[in-house]
Amino acid sequence: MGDSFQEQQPNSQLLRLNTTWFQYIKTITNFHVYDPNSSELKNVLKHLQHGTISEANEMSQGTQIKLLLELPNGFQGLLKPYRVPRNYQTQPDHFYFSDVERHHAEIAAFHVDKVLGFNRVPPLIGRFFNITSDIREKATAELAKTFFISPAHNTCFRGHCSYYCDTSHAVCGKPGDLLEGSVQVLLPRPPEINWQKITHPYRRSYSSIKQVEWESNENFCYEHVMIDEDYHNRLLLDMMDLSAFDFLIGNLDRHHMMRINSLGTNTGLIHLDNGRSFGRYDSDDLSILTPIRQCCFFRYATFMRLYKIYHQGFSKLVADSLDTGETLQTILVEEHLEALDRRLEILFAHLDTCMKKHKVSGVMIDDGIY
Ligand SMILES: Nc1ncnc2c1ncn2[C@@H]1O[C@H](COP(=O)(O)OP(=O)(O)OP(=O)(O)O)[C@@H](O)[C@H]1O
Ligand SMILES: [Mn+2]
Repeated sequence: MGDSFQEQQPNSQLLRLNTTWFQYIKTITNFHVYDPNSSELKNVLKHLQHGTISEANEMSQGTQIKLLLELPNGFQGLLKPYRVPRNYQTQPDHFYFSDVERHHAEIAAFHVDKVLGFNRVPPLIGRFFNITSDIREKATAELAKTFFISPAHNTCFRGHCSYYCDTSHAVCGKPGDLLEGSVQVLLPRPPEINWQKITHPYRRSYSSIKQVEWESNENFCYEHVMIDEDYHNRLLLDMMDLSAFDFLIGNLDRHHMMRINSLGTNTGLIHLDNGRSFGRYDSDDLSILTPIRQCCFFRYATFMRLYKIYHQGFSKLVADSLDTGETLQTILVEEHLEALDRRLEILFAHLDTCMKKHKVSGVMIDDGIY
């Protein structure tokens, strides 16, 4: 058993203690954000999928539009709306930092993370809304002001944010009032609990002209990461897990790493914000594996799980997991599923190169964390 809110109850007066939501929160530990076999997970998913919305507000953090939904029994959900079709690929001339967020990528990333046995993406579902009765009629005054009817007679809203929040990028019912989106359970936030936001050492430049050091210095890990005491605990291996996860889902946008400090010093990363993954299926971005290639460390338990999943058929497990019986159109098109299998092989090849250089015992670390 790891550390959980059950024992700790940080700032417990602030948490909504007598709710179904808090029953779920108590299953979060320093190892995972849900217990995959628990009735509490089923309950969260049910609330996100079917819960009636009592209020819709804009989430103030972040660059693209997200809504904060008030749901029954203490639950809150984070809605990312449909923006592009399932087979849309990132425009070749667009940088990762102006790429659009995809709700289907959030849904797929939750399932990939779960199949991989990380259980570090907060529970998330896809559902249909009625943009008028579920959102407009429940909207706060600020959000309500941004609604309009498009020339095609669809109900739309614009919201306020720094990317894609103008009339030409509005979120519209298609057709009429029908809106699709992903909804993730909102975890407690400050002042209820403390989060730590760590700047990713392998963060990209977020500039069209600048390069960052890790892109040209192959000794970057030794010179900057390994000598940093903050990484002399589970964080280094968590970062390798994250690099593997991000490579498989094709996420170039991991600028920060987040963890819940209230769960103690041995707390794991939470795989938040995967909306820019699954941008391309016809190519694999090897630069996402740079932390693994340069540091040549990997968590043994993760490797063992990946190995097992490889033999069971990775993409098939993901497709089965995604097949939840809800009415949404298939989340990952065949090309994305094929990319998952192809990328898992590439990850193994990288680990193999590391092991040839540093021996198995120099790469695979058993830190007792699964
Ligand atoms: N499920 C969640 N529970 C609690 N807090 C969350 C959750 N999802 C997101 N947040 C908080 O909201 C912030 C913004 O969310 P997210 O990263 O998904 O949006 P974004 O528009 O991609 O933001 P950014 O531009 O910072 O990448 C996160 O950094 C985190 O602090
Ligand atoms: Mn983001």
